[in-house]
Amino acid sequence: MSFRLQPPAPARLNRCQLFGPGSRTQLFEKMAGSAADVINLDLEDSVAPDDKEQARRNVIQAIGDVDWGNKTLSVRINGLDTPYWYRDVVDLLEQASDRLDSIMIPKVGNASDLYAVDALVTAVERARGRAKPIAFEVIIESAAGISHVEEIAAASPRLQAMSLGAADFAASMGMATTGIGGTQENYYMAREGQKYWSDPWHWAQAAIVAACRTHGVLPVDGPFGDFSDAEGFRAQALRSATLGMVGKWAIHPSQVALANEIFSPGEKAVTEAREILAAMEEAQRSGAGAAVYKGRLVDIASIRQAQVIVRQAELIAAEAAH
Ligand SMILES: CC(C)(COP(=O)(O)OP(=O)(O)OC[C@H]1O[C@@H](n2cnc3c(N)ncnc32)[C@H](O)[C@@H]1OP(=O)(O)O)[C@@H](O)C(=O)NCCC(=O)NCCSC(=O)C[C@H](O)C(=O)O
Ligand SMILES: [Mg+2]
Repeated sequence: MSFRLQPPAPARLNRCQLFGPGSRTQLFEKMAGSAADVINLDLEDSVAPDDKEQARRNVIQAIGDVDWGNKTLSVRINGLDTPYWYRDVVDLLEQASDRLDSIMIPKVGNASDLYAVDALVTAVERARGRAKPIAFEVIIESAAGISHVEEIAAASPRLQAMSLGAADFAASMGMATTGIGGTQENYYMAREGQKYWSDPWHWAQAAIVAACRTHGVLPVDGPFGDFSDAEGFRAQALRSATLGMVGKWAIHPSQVALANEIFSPGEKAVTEAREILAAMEEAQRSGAGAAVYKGRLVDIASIRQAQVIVRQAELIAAEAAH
């Protein structure tokens, strides 16, 4: 471990972020009634240019009017390369109720993007005496974003979560696909007449996880476009969870239960993690730094691994008891 300790990420559930366009007001109550941990009301790419202003008004009203329970409530603003974003920020902070938890900044390319939004948010919060500071989440979805991922993760104390946006990322990178996440037909190794599919999102996800973990930010997997392909969603989400991501977006309600299931450790994993902690406690009592658990080595690093699973299980239990 470096002299500088790894800061913890925010202790809240982020297994599923359910998106809905700010222009489709009839979805808002359904989103609020869903089992997603985070709701993202969208002002960006799911809203047509002619609907931007009405969508902004809809979202501001719904933040106060709809009962969002104890979900994290976030609004995705428009990108900094558009004429809409500053008005999104100012109107949300001046007019929406304090129920708003977070704003999501799309297509961030470097730390200065967050600096700019932070400066504007801070000025409005001070002017209005807003009691609850707004958190940020960002989407890494461009070549610039992934190239500067570490400085972005460090850019603002408001930053709580970072997602990979597979669609814009693929476009910005010039990837030969129109698929949003998941297996890509042409990304394979060949050996003895067999194809072995590989994961083109892996390196970007790993870079995001490393940057997030360095700076105490939650790493999240973004959208999986084919919402009729539950098996594909499951495989993608399992890979993301294995890499250290804490959750995944849902762009359709059918994806919420899948995400919640995959990013909640199963009973067997939690039992094993608790048994490893108990085995290590026993070992340490007798002065040993390692032990054998079910025929395999566990040591002090295993305590940290087991704690990741137990902490997530405890967050879920606390949420269920709420
Ligand atoms: C994808 C959709 C356009 C599909 O909508 P629809 O045709 O209405 O779906 P269904 O008929 O299958 O809906 C079944 C019922 O579920 C309700 N519904 C639909 N969508 C939602 C939702 N998002 N939240 C809650 N409830 C929802 C319907 O009303 C039906 O209800 P009922 O009639 O009572 O049975 C639509 O799902 C949609 O708009 N999804 C969100 C799209 C979005 O927000 N996209 C932006 C995020 S992805 C992105 O931006 C890419 C990223 O940035 C990147 O670069 O990678
Ligand atoms: Mg995008």
